[in-house]
Amino acid sequence: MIFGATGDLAKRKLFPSIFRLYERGKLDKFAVIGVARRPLSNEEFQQNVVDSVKSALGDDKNLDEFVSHFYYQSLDVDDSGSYTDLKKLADQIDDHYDLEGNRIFYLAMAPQFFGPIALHLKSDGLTDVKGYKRLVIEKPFGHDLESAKELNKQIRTAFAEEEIYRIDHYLGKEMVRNIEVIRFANAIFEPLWNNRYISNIQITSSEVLGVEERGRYYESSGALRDMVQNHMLQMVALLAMEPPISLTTDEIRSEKVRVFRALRQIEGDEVNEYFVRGQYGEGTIDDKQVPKYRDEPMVDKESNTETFVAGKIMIDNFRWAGVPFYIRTGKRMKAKSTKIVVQFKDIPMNLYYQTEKMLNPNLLVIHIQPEEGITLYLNAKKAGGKLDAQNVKLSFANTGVHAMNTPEGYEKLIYDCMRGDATNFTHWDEVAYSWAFVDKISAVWEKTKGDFPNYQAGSMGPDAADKLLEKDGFFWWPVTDLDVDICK
Ligand SMILES: NC(=O)C1=CN([C@@H]2O[C@H](COP(=O)(O)OP(=O)(O)OC[C@H]3O[C@@H](n4cnc5c(N)ncnc54)[C@H](OP(=O)(O)O)[C@@H]3O)[C@@H](O)[C@H]2O)C=CC1
Ligand SMILES: O=C1O[C@H](COP(=O)(O)O)[C@@H](O)[C@H](O)[C@H]1O
Repeated sequence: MIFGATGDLAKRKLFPSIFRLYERGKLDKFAVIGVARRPLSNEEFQQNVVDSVKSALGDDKNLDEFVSHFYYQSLDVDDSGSYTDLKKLADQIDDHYDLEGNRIFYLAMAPQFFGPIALHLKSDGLTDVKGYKRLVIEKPFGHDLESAKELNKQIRTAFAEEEIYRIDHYLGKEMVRNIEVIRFANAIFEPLWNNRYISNIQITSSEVLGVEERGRYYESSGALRDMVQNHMLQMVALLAMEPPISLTTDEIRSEKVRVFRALRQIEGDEVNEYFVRGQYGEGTIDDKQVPKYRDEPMVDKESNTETFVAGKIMIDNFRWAGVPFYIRTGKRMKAKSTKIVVQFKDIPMNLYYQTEKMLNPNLLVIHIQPEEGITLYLNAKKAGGKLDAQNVKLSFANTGVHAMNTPEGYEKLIYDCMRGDATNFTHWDEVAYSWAFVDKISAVWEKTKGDFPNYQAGSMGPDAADKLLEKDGFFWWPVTDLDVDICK
């Protein structure tokens, strides 16, 4: 059951992902009940699904058989009567498709509805099934630690922790899942993956888009809650965690939680030393003039909401003591790109050409999107001539090899949920620790007015983000063209 089936997420991501699973033969016996407030017939709903699949996948196939599995039930979240109708429909469909009582409730709705829906599902008998019941929850999971605890309490009255699948769609991305494999399946990386050999790690997730139609939500969220609390910290955890004893959900989660426990807590005056916030002004992107954030729909003209965050995260444990993890994310930036750059320490001296200068450091770059792959930057001898060292790249492009098969993050996550694999969903402990970390930063930022706007749309963020690294002797590796020769 998809609650919020007439919404943007269902249309853009969920229906196309379900179709891809169907096409790949991953759905055998299945039915989908779309739930939302507006009245729709099954036929109208099925047409919406067809339109969404066609527009997302450009597929011209006949989708009649696929959409015949889709049903619609109009429901108002607070109206108990409509849950009774929903239960009746679900029970009939269960018999018709022989679904063995297995149910997934996907809440693609505004977060204030999560708690009430979960309570109704229990009190109105929808969770009384003879198979499994699972609850998939979209972000944001709360607004801060307190509200997240309250929400957790509500959903836990109807579902056990192992039945709750908190989506972080970055954990569905192919190359985010690959972090673990790159680290733990290669003898050349794991021995170097620590503070003796790594000087710093940079994670950038930049977007070209502004807030679009989501001004109301974004005003109460900002980049810190929208991206840092979840996606950015999850990537930090995957990069920093110890090798798990085995690849079970519990083992991986417990290693990630140990990273969250070791995060250096930044509070009070330290916040502006470790973190930088920004808000975009007007600018030009792709030759088009775009408005400043404060002129976006449903945004306060004096808004104090950050659309950009850069930060230095320290993990105070034996492996990572002294190694900064720099993160940055923002809207209306120069390029859409998510990249991780692992910068190794310089070798003790340069024996080759211009020996007074340092050689380029070795870098391992994990390209998460739009391109997918890894690049290792090494120094090697220039062909011919003297022993001059030059930068060489060893690249693997995932898209080149698997372009036709790389599934969307949502597709993988829905499939994981069907199989009962919660590894790539966030456990409550991870959510709680990351809110605790982020709350201390927002507490300071909410009290003081930012000097906004402080970066131009189409740039890479405010100057202060560059200074954050400069004061440690580093710089941000560019996201679009990494071939910077620092010897020059
Ligand atoms: N859109 C995106 O790209 C992303 C969204 N998310 C999260 O997914 C969730 C959904 O987002 P999105 O699809 O964009 O939201 P939309 O506003 O587009 O859709 C909201 C859905 O909720 C339904 N709804 C609203 N009020 C009620 C009510 N009282 N009773 C029953 N149904 C109701 C609407 O149905 P109707 O209009 O018929 O009432 C609609 O189907 C949010 O938690 C969001 O943060 C997360 C990541 C990305
Ligand atoms: O969760 C969110 O993520 C998107 C960015 O996701 P991506 O897969 O396109 O990198 C962001 O635009 C949105 O504000 C946020 O809610």
